[in-house]
Amino acid sequence: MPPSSVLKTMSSILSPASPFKLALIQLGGVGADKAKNLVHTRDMILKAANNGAQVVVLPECFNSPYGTNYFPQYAETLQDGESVAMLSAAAKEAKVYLIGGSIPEKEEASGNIYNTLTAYDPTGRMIAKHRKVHLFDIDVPGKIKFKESDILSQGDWLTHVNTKYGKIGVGICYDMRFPEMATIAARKGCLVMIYPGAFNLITGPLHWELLQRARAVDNQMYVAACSPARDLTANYHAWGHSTVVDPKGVVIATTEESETIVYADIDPEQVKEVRTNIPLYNQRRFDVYDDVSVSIKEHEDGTATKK
Ligand SMILES: O=C(O)CCC(=O)C(=O)O
Repeated sequence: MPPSSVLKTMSSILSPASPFKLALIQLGGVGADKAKNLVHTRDMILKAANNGAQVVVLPECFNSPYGTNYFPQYAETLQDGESVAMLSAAAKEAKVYLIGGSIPEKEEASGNIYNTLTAYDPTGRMIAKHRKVHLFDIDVPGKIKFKESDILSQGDWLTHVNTKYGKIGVGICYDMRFPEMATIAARKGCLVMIYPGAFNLITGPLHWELLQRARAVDNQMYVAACSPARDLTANYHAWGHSTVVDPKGVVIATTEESETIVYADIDPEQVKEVRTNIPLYNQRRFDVYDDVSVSIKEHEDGTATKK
C-alpha cells in the first residue's frame, strides 16, 4: 500500500469521475444518401443505449462517404445542420452522452470546411465542439495518398468534454498520432481519450492498435477509437477494428471490420491504481524537459487553448 500522501496526489490528478459503460458504434452502410445515413445512425445510437451504454461514440465522417471530394457537398453548419439536429435529438431520446463522430462542417462566415466532432449531454445539449487539429496529409508512394488540407481547414484548440462521469479528451483520427494531445488531456485530468477515426488498409494494420496502446500506456488512461465498418464498394476502405484500451495498455474490447457495437466498462479506479503502482505522474523531470500541459488553459465550453 503506497503512503497516503502518494495516494492523495494520485487521486487529485484525475478530475472527479465515476464508472460508465462506453459503446463504440462501428457504423456500416454509410453511403451517398445522407438522410439514410442519419436514420441508420440514430437507430444504432438507440440500440447502444438499450444495451446499457451511457457514453456512445460514432465514427469519423458518419454522415457522408469519406473523401475530400465529398466534403463540400456534405458539409453543413452547426447552427442549422440536419446531422447536428439528429445527434442532439438522439442523445436526448437515448439519454446518453454522445460523442458524435465527425461531420464535414461548413462555417458560414468564412466558408471554411472543417472535420468536426460535436458532443451532447443526455438532454441533447451540445457540450463540446472539436475541429480536427492535425489534418490527414500523407503520401506513401504506391500505397496511399490523402490530402485533407486541399479542402479542409484545421482546428485551433484541444477539447476536453465535461461529463458527469468525468472528463473525456477527444481527437479525430490522425490526431491520434500526436502524443501531446493525449498527454495534455491526461495531465488536465481526463480519464479517457476518445478518437473517432477511419484508418485504412495500409496504416490500419500497422498503427491503429499500436497508437492506442501507446497513448494509453504513456498516459495511464483509457483510450478508445471508433471506426466505420469496412465497405469494399466505397472509394475509401476503412480498417474497422474499433477498440478500447485500458490504462495498463491492454486491449479490453475490439472487433474485426463488420458493422457492430463494441462495449467496454470504463473504471476510474483502474486509472488511479495504475498511476499509484507505477507513479510516472510524479516522476517526470520537468527540470530536465518541459511539461507540455502547463501552457494550456481549459475553458468552460470544453475547449483548451494556449494561455
Ligand atoms: O493516420 C492514419 O494513418 C490515418 C488517418 C486518417 O485516416 C484520418 O485522419 O482520417
